[in-house]
Amino acid sequence: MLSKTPATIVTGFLGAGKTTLIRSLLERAGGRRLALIINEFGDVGIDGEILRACGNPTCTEDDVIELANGCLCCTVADDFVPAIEKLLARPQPPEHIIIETSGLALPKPLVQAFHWPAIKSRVTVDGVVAVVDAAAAAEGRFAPDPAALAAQKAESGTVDHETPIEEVFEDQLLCADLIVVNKTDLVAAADLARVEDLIRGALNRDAKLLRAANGSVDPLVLLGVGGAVEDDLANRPSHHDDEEGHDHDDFTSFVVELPAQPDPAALTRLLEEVAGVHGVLRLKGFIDVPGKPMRLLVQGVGTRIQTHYDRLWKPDEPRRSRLVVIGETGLDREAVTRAVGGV
Ligand SMILES: Nc1nc2c(ncn2[C@@H]2O[C@H](COP(=O)(O)OP(=O)(O)OP(=O)(O)O)[C@@H](O)[C@H]2O)c(=O)[nH]1
Repeated sequence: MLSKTPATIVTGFLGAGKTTLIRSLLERAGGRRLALIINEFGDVGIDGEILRACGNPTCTEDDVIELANGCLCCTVADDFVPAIEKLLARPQPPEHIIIETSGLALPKPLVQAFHWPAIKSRVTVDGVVAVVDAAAAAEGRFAPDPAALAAQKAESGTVDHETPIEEVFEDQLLCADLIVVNKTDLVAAADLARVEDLIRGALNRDAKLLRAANGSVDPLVLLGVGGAVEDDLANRPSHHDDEEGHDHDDFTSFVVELPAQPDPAALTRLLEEVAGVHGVLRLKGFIDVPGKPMRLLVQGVGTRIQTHYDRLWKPDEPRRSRLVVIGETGLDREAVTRAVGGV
């Protein structure tokens, strides 16, 4: 019998560092033939662009398949299974497949997809890796502080139900074999320990925790879990186990088209402010800075905005400035568009 091709699912909330981790992995793949399937929330395929721009010889155009704008687990038959089949049919099929889910995806239904007859006999899920933004977790973005919960209970006798963000975060942890506690450079040691306690408190079984900055994790550890996860779903509870499918009503995304930006520092300050005022969860896109031959990559996670020039504009490429904005449902599209100077 032919051995199955291993696949690793990389999950983690919006902006946790999944693409950064995969990029670091590609740089250290040691000649191993990897293929990537990337699924994003939002219309513009930014992650695929970032990975292609890394100029890594182990990562050619053909090695990256983008399944944009959709929930992978809901488009299994139409998108996901054909993507896997396409990879396996290549003259040089990949030795390992990496799947980056969107930051809002529930990983469990995706693992379930590996029971589809077309792929079950040929691919196995080696492991589910959950990336956690340690700084955001330390700020209490994914789980309320236990002390605050106790105070709430003492005062009102009840505790608020979990928010959609908390549910997604927990679902991702509960499905994981390996949890990468990322962005350790942004948190103090005591906060990091607190975040790890919070993660362990959410788990129902042993999962390995690894600390990382910029997603730098030993590829042998990341790709060598050896899990056959598709056969271990019973141990991975989800908030949505009792539901037929799931809805996508909790989060929203839209694209804002901007004029060219002569002053990136001013744009960064503006985006920080707008993200804070409107509760934007994630911002990403490319900006045209007049006079600069390179495009400016803008990355926002909460109110933390980072920019850098990632590659030259191609001669035939329109120099457009576009940002994908993601937030909870109710995020005021018009107000955000106006506030950032969108057209
Ligand atoms: N300081 C710091 N920044 C990081 C680290 N890892 C990632 N980032 C930054 O965090 C931002 C988001 O990183 P991504 O790798 O795009 O996150 P992601 O999980 O792929 O995001 P989505 O796909 O949108 O959910 C980028 O600006 C990264 O440069 C880290 O360890 N430390």
